[in-house]
Amino acid sequence: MKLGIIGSGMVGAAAAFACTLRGAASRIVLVDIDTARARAEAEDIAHAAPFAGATQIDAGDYDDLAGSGIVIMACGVGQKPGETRLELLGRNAAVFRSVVGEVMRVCPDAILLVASNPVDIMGQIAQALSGLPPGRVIASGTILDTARFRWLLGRHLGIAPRSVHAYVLGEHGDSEVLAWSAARAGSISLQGFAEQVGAPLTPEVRDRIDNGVRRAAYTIIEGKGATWYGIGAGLARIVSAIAQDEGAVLTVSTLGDVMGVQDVACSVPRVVGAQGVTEDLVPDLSPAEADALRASAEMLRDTAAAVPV
Ligand SMILES: NC(=O)C1=CN([C@@H]2O[C@H](COP(=O)(O)OP(=O)(O)OC[C@H]3O[C@@H](n4cnc5c(N)ncnc54)[C@H](O)[C@@H]3O)[C@@H](O)[C@H]2O)C=CC1
Ligand SMILES: CC(=O)C(=O)O
Repeated sequence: MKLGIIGSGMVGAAAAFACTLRGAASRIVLVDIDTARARAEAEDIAHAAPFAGATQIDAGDYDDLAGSGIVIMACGVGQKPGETRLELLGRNAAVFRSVVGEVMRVCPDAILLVASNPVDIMGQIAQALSGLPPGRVIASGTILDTARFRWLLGRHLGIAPRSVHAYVLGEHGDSEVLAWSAARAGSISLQGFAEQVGAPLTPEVRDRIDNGVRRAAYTIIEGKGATWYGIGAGLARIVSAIAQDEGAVLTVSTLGDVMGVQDVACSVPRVVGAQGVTEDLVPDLSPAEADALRASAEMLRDTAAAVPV
């Protein structure tokens, strides 16, 4: 499958690198307004390809995207230290207004995979600009937050993050909701397993993990200016799910109804395959988690409604 990536900064390049190592795409084309950057990233990543597989990677312009099955949108600006994702909205919406039409002109049948922040609303804007069905415009949503949650839980419990079944829901941002009540270690309740291994989930432990997930981007941006490895791997995971028609359950964001809030883009676990998103699987939540998810969805709906497309 051919993959286009718009924006070959840290996130676009990390996604290309992760897809190359994973063998998620046979061909990758990097497009950036900074053509020298796109060329340099493509060449650097191409030098990794012989160690991994047969991915062909090039820089190009919009016409070179023809035939792409998926186009990742990683263009625009990122947060400065202390800045929220929502503060990027005006600047990145302007970038999408100049880019999405160009992508659709060349590959009208591609699935759009949005990474630029604030990612939920940017996904909604991409859907409106492209006119694609909602399930074919997928924002990475809380796929990264879910990975952070599983990693921290796995460390606390002494088990592999992949054996922790836990989800972060709602906004990829400050209002996100850690679904503690639906979390499982293997097939048993998280709380039960935590007690079994003598690592109880006390209020202090929960607060530490909540903070570690919710504040991760702020902490990393403070230290190195941006985050890219986690989201690069997450985007490659979504590309694989689509390219191989996996029907994988991933927390991604797409336009739909969540907790009675209509036409909102935010994350719940969803089935992802060759047609994009086909089903939602909203877990059973405690009343407090359900209220927090509804509030997150309402905030995103209201913020998105104020942005002209
Ligand atoms: N969804 C997620 O979980 C995450 C999202 N992000 C977001 O991803 C976005 C990209 O972040 P970085 O790669 O770190 O930023 P970056 O500044 O390194 O790269 C952005 C690239 O977009 C390009 N660009 C800007 N306007 C363009 C246009 N009109 N056409 C084509 N290319 C254009 C720039 O030249 C630059 O190379 C940001 O909005 C950031 O907040 C970052 C980390 C995680
Ligand atoms: C920057 C960002 O959105 C993240 O690392 O979560």
